[in-house]
Amino acid sequence: MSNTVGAQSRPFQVDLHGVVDLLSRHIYSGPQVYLRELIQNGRDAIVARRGAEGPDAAGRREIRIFPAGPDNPEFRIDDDGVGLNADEMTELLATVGRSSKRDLFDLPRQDLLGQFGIGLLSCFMVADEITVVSRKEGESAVRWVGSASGTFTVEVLDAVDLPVGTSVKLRPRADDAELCHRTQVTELATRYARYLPVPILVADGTGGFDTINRPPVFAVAGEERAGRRSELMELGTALLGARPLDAVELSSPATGTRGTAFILPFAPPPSARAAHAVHVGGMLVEERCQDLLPEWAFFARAVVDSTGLKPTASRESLVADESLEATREELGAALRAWIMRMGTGSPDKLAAFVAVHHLGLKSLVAHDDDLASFLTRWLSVETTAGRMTIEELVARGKNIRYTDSLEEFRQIAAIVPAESPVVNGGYVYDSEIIRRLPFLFEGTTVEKVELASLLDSLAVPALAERAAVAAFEQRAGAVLAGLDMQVSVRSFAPADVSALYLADDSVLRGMHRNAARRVSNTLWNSVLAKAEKSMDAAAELNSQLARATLCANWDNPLVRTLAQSSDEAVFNRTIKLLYVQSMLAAHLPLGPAQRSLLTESLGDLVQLSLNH
Ligand SMILES: Nc1ncnc2c1ncn2[C@@H]1O[C@H](COP(=O)(O)OP(=O)(O)OP(=O)(O)O)[C@@H](O)[C@H]1O
Repeated sequence: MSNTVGAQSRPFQVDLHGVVDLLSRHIYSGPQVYLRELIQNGRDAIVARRGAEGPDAAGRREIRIFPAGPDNPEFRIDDDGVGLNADEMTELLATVGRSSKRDLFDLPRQDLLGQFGIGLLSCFMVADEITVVSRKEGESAVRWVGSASGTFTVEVLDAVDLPVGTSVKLRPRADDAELCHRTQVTELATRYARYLPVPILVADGTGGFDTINRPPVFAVAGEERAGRRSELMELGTALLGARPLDAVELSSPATGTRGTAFILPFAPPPSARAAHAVHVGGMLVEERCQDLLPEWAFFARAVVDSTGLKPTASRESLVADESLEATREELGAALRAWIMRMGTGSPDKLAAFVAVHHLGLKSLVAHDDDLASFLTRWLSVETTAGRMTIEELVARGKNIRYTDSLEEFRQIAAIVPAESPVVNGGYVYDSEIIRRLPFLFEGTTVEKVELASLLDSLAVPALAERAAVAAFEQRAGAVLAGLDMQVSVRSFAPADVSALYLADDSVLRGMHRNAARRVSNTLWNSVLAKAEKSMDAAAELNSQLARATLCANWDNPLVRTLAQSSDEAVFNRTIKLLYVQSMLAAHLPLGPAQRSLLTESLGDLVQLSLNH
């Protein structure tokens, strides 16, 4: 569609009511932004004046705010900026979308915050009339009065002697009056503009002023930063509600972004979303920005100030453009470098970091090759030789053995030699991470420990003992037959382990289902029965260990003594006790049958010893 009619081009007609409605409903988050827009205009005008006057100009350039109050219906904001003349007022303040800060002030675009030419209109969200009085160096003062109805007047005030600068006055509507009162004005100015490099004073109502500016300590760099560490940590503590583990310097020279990432001293809940504070030119743009750091940096909250990131027209979020992407990458690189530095220079600090965030870090490493390559070595896993980092584990031996489940790990934990530990892969993400080790550490292989093959690999007692062993297996098997256990005898270290309880996953699932059945209702029981049927069929096919096995240790003195015992009563009770003891060692839950077995066997043994 063409917008030219005949040879003559005609201007668009703008309905101010419609524009203000659009601003308030769809662009700005609420009427409170009027103050941010006014402060920003004052700041741009001061920057422009400083630019024109040069760095040596005398005189303080500041923004003074006079809030409305119960006895004072008028809100006013003054700035010592460059000011406007009558022509500029007519053109700039009355034309929606006309922002000629660059042409007018002759400054590079990134030095100015305003750019869309709509900011002043936000004042119509709190007042029906805006009065701007301004004077430019060497020119007469001018008054512009704009009304929400869409009309405006400009008047030259020849006789009035005003300092250079601009003064904007509003009479807030009753509904929005609070937003222009001192408490809210101070709160909003602090939130939006405390880090602005221009003094902002709020009149306290008694002739004095409160200054709301704070030094942007989070953006301090180099040596000065080290000297202000305690201030920085204080800021982080206020932000997180707890003292950060560390404060990491962030910098992206390409977009003039500087700041700090505070490392969370607690694991954020899985539902929590990143919330980074972004300032542009000292002015708050976003308090809960999610795109500033890479998604993986869930453990950090950043506060930055930038000259090159671009706010959207609402000034409440950032444009998702290439600058933001490049910044995100650079800031991510700073966090990676921090992790590396901690790893080599402050292992204790890194250990504390990994301890707090281990689950989140593991979830990252399990799915992200890039992160895995630099983070994995610092993570720790549980092994049969105690908890250790992946780096320590790989240093111990190139063949990493692991179990897929916690139950399997507990069953074998007692007999694994310390020099070749087995990793417990039963915790979330651990077996995934272990399986990736060959891709991350050259020459590393991984091997899943299968219970059935473990049993096969345990030494069979010497040939000369076979008859005694077979007799033991048969007698003990008969004792435990009713418990669906089979008995095997092997020789293994350490000798003080009398017996191992070995069951594969299908057996364990069966045990858990039985436990569930005892406490559940009939409907659920029939579901379990069906599930059991199909699972058992599969287990039958797959498993070498169809039943759980009590693996007695022929090197254990108690087992040897027992094998020689002809007292069936003692043999019977002791085998039952070994069975319960092996279950306890494997951290398996005892059912009512095992509990009564334990009590009865102990009681009987005591009785037998008394009778002798
Ligand atoms: N305090 C002031 N001193 C000098 N000039 C001003 C002042 N306030 C506004 N202006 C002029 O009026 C123009 C329009 O201001 P307005 O706030 O509507 O938009 P902007 O600041 O340019 O852009 P944005 O919509 O992004 O805030 C500005 O471009 C500026 O030239």
